[in-house]
Amino acid sequence: MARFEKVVICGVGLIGGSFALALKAAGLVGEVVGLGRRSETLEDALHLGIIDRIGADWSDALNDADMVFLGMPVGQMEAVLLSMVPYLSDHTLITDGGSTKTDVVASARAALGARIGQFVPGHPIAGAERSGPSAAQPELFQGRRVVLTPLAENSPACVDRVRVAWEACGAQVCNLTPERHDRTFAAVSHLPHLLAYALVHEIADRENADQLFSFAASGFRDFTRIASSHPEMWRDICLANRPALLAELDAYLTQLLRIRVLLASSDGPGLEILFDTARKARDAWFGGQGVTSEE
Ligand SMILES: NC(=O)c1ccc[n+]([C@@H]2O[C@H](COP(=O)([O-])OP(=O)(O)OC[C@H]3O[C@@H](n4cnc5c(N)ncnc54)[C@H](O)[C@@H]3O)[C@@H](O)[C@H]2O)c1
Ligand SMILES: O=C(O)C(=O)C[C@]1(C(=O)O)C=C[C@@H](O)C=C1
Repeated sequence: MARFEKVVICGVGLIGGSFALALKAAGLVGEVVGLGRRSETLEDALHLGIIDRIGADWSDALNDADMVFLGMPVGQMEAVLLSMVPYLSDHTLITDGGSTKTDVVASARAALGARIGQFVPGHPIAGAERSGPSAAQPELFQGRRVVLTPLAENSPACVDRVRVAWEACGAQVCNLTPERHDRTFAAVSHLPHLLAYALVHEIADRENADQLFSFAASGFRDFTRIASSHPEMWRDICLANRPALLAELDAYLTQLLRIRVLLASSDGPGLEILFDTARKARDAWFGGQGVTSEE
């Protein structure tokens, strides 16, 4: 397997840090250079052994770099790409881990111009509600999917190189178009985050919030875990995927109204059918993840 002698991670948090650690564990990388917004974060990443050194600037970091991984919130990507492009050489591959793809591809086209073929967009479907380098783990991507949304301008060799890197991290790679990607994740990732934030916010706003939280147990914990996720990251994702997310929100509101009608009319059989259908679908999905559900 061809090694990456020098990888630059710009945005060394949960995802960028885990990618670096996984590549290191696979023995696929020589030197990992970190760049970022805050020097304290980069110092942490250095002390945790995620990066081998902190890049002085783009010129230093990109010198002889084989690959650059963008691990910052999607709203930052265009500015970051614009700042790196003057120092980019022909052989350096760029990829990212952003949770939305249509906007990231548009940002990359605007910033990279004729160099767009060097950018292979990606998204690991693995993560956590924790952020920063201290949350990074080498096994985060083991057995998880990574979606690539290759561009017409990408050479098959570039796409293959990014696929190989993710496979070395233990991931299974598949391809989607950016539009299909964004519609899919609006439904199964972005909407759930919006709902978790909404529920916690609604409870927290009440006068007796402390008392309510004191009784909240595992059901509340499981439903709301992802409301502890990074607010800036989720602001950017929601705004970037606004049309698809609004459509999912409308579908969910329709479902809630349907449940409201069943409840208001004390329609026990109707509620039970709906719950049973949902439980079967959830169990089938969960079982397919290689985890057995509880009765
Ligand atoms: N958290 C998840 O579960 C998850 C999963 C898959 C993909 N993603 C995506 O991965 C990316 C990173 O998410 P994360 O969870 O690792 O976040 P994180 O907060 O752990 O890390 C982001 C890092 O980017 C840095 N950063 C922010 N702005 C920057 C800039 N302008 N230039 C350089 N560095 C900058 C931050 O300082 C931080 O170190 C996001 O695009 C997110 O959508 C997140
Ligand atoms: O496990 C979590 O905390 C996540 O939210 C991970 C999760 C998701 O499954 O929705 C979040 C955002 C991503 O872009 C990919 C994965």
